[in-house]
Amino acid sequence: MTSGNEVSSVMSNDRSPLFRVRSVYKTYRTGEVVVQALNGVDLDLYDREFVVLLGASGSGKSTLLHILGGLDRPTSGTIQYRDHDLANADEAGLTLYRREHVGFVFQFYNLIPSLTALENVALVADIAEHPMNPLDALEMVGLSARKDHFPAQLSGGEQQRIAIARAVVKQPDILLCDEPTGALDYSTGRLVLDVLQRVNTEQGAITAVITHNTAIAAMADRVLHISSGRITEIEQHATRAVPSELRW
Ligand SMILES: Nc1ncnc2c1ncn2[C@@H]1O[C@H](COP(=O)(O)OP(=O)(O)OP(=O)(O)O)[C@@H](O)[C@H]1O
Repeated sequence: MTSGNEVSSVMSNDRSPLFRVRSVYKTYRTGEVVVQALNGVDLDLYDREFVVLLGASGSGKSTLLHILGGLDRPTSGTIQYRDHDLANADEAGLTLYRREHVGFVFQFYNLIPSLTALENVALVADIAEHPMNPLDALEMVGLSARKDHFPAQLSGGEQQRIAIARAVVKQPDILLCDEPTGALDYSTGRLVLDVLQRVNTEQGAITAVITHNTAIAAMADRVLHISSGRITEIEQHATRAVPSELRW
């Protein structure tokens, strides 16, 4: 584990990172009020990694996730995904990047209520470059039998698993999850984590999960502790826990 000034989120090893984030700052200005949401972030992310982001409310976790996912741009600094310059891309470039490479899972599932589970997933497959079969994506989250159900006919955990199927059907290179179990009870949360872990292992997407639940950190290859817009500590795990081992 490293901490304080020694922190290195840029690992020295022989693998080349897929993401290189350097000196990233993000400032929000609303009228007279200025908020420094990110305050100098350096980070490398590697193929197939599972990372968990921990930090107090307002520490900058979602801002960092949004910037990695091309939902927002930094105020200064650089962010490179393979040969994509995400800090300087225009809206069309970011849209294309998101469509081709990024899967998002949020705390609230954002499914389209008038579409069935299968239709919600197929909608994304239709515009993806190398999609899976939508039914296979539902199978992956254990819900192919519920393909014709509408979101209102599914439990919260089932809706979240549909949202995960929707995120992974395009076979993203990075899967970004903001409090994916925040609205779920213990056993349903563990089911959802199980799906995320399987997707990470089977599809190989870099998986980044924001949570307030410190127990989930045991699933990660690396845990990034964020405080006041900076990465202040990194834990590196030699082995990853499986969700059935987690207790909270
Ligand atoms: N669009 C915005 N306009 C102005 N301020 C913002 C905006 N988005 C975020 N902020 C501010 O930036 C800071 C970091 O917010 P962020 O959402 O990244 O934190 P977080 O660590 O994800 O918090 P939480 O755990 O509560 O979701 C906060 O002070 C927040 O109020």
